[in-house]
Amino acid sequence: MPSIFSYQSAEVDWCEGNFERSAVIAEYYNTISNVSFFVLSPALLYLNRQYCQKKAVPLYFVSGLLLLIGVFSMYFHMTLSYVGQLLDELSILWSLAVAYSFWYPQVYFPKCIKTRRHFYWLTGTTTVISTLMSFIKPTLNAYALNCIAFHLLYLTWRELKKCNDKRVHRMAAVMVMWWVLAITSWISDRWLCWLWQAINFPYFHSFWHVLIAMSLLYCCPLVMYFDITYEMPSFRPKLEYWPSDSWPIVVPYIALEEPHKQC
Ligand SMILES: CCCCCCCC/C=C\CCCCCCCC(=O)N[C@@H](CO)[C@H](O)/C=C/CCCCCCCCCCCCC
Ligand SMILES: [Ca+2]
Ligand SMILES: [Zn+2]
Repeated sequence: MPSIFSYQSAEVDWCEGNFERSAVIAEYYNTISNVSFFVLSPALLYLNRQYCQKKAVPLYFVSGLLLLIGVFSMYFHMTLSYVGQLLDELSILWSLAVAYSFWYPQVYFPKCIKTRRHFYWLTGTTTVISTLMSFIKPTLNAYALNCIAFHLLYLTWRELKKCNDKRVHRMAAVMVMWWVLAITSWISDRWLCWLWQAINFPYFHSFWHVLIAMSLLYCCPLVMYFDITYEMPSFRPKLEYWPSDSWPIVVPYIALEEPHKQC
């Protein structure tokens, strides 16, 4: 019986051919494309340093967990092992749980939850139960995790209805565009592999890694923007672009201004 650590013991095998470019790395491009998470994490910390000075713990935690996702995803695609697959999926689950615990707006808490401390317990318990259930059929975990993006889309839509800052609407639109490209790549790699193999281009999962990191580069500042409007009423969040507004390729970040005006 193969060990849960052994090469190719995972339930899934992505479209890219195995051991084609290296004798030790099963899926070469799927492994190296995780470098996007090693860029994403310090970029979020550096660009949003004003927010980080006021609320260090959430951003340090989420950035650290995004790095961990990159490490585990690299290990998974390098080995295609069962342990690699579970580490990859569980690190995503726990990162989402931590991000929700810190940033989920209090106005959307279920009626029975009165404080953020109670909400920590709710997310904690749900995540522990989901962790245990994730061992039943690991292949389904990725589909379940992808569904969480629909909840994030719903929340974004609810928040945008209350916000008339055009720059915030534009940032949300760009985030959705990256996510649509990302999820299309993920689904194509899973469902249309025969087609990509026929044309000798089985690299859509590595595009997914880069594209989902791009959408998170927009998603995190958006979430911080709403967090400031709700939880730091003495500040006004201002959406800026690095290196400057006029450049063709820009990265959004949040700056803080006083005093606060209603969004
Ligand atoms: C109030 C809530 C704030 C939420 C903030 C968001 C914090 C994000 C935390 C983690 C998401 C990281 C996802 C990266 C996955 C990379 C690893 C990977 O590719 N794994 C695959 C196998 O190698 C696996 O099949 C993928 C599983 C699906 C993961 C789905 C994650 C949903 C992420 C939602 C992000 C949405 C951004 C835009 C929303 C419209
Ligand atoms: Ca493969
Ligand atoms: Zn992957």
